[in-house]
Amino acid sequence: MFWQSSFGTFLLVHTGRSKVTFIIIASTLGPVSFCVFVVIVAGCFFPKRLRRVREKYQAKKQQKKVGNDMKTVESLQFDLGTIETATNKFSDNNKLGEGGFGAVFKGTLGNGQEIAVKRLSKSSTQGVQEFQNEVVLVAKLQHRNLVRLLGFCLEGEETLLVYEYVSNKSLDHFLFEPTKREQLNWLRRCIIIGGIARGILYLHEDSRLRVIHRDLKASNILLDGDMNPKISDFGMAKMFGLDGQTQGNTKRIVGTLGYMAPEYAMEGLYSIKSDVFSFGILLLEIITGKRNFLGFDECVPTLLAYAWQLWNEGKVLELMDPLLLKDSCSPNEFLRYIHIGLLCVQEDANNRPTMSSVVLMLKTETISLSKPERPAFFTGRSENHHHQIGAYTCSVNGLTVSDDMPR
Ligand SMILES: Nc1ncnc2c1ncn2[C@@H]1O[C@H](COP(=O)(O)OP(=O)(O)OP(=O)(O)O)[C@@H](O)[C@H]1O
Repeated sequence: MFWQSSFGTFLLVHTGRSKVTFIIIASTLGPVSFCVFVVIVAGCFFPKRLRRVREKYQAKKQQKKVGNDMKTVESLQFDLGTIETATNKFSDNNKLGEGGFGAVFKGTLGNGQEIAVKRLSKSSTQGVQEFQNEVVLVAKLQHRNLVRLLGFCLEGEETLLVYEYVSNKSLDHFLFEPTKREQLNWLRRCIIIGGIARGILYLHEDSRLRVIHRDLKASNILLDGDMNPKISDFGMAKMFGLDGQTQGNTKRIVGTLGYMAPEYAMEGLYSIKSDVFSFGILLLEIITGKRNFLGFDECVPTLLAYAWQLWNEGKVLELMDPLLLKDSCSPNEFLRYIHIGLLCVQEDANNRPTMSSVVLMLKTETISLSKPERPAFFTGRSENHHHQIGAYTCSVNGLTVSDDMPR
């Protein structure tokens, strides 16, 4: 206890041996310098006691943190009745679509709020694990370019995730349908690309956790009422916040052919640079309006291979989406975007830029870009659209692939 008087600062220390035994230390120092002095002296004379006090303080802090996290999970819990009412008992009319983990339903809560409920399929043996990843991760992640997780429900047979409803469907609905693609002028496409890049940057570097998405693709980019992009589907993302690990090797490949970095598809190696690869493919698809995998011939089996060929021939402008020709897209801007895309898909992951560099490159036209090295090609296309990649069999119709998950 401190007592400051006109004679200086006094510290009364209870020694702990008796209720009435105090040491009185007086000082003419100011209170702050005096505290520093006392801590140093205490550290020299009572090191064990000081360590115990520090340990107690740290344990209390940790307990509080765990408590808060539990509270977050509890407060995210929805009861099944509420969800059933909101979705008309998961009626077909409310069904928005079906992904690898199960169907997604539109719902409206009692207060009028619109939601999207992902109903994890009952046959999905891995569902609970993915579910837990998603709840813990997404609940903590909040960014304007990420689909927000509002809650979850675990009741009986049901495992449900409740998301904010994003009204304009996914990017692939617009991008790969010529009539709808018309709505995406050059400026809108730049806004979408920039938003996706910032969303990934947040996952990689700016959030409390460090998250690698691992399944970035056009169908996992949802568009809100103003056509702003929101990245969805973090079920496959790993949480790295606790152990600081930022890359790994997994036997469990979760990703989509055409978007997967080769080191991930072939060896199960993933890192933030595998997300950068997928972003590069997405960027190329957005500005050309073409899918990476489908619609190319045997000589140039992918959009990526085609882009690289045209880049080297100095004819890459041929790749511009014809719908952009009558738009305000300048050839130089288009070339710059292709250039950034090619930097992201380089074969050697170390050569690929980080997402913070990508964001900078996208918004600063004056930054000079390095020469892209050869991209990673994946060309094992066959008639039935099935590929053998290392130990994993994958399908190539835009579906997600995995060696042990129902997809
Ligand atoms: N938050 C949401 N708001 C509105 N629609 C959504 C939302 N989440 C998903 N959807 C819709 O539900 C459909 C299925 O989504 P889901 O994420 O389960 O699968 P996917 O992304 O198409 O495939 P995959 O599971 O292979 O990634 C999507 O086409 C999307 O249009």
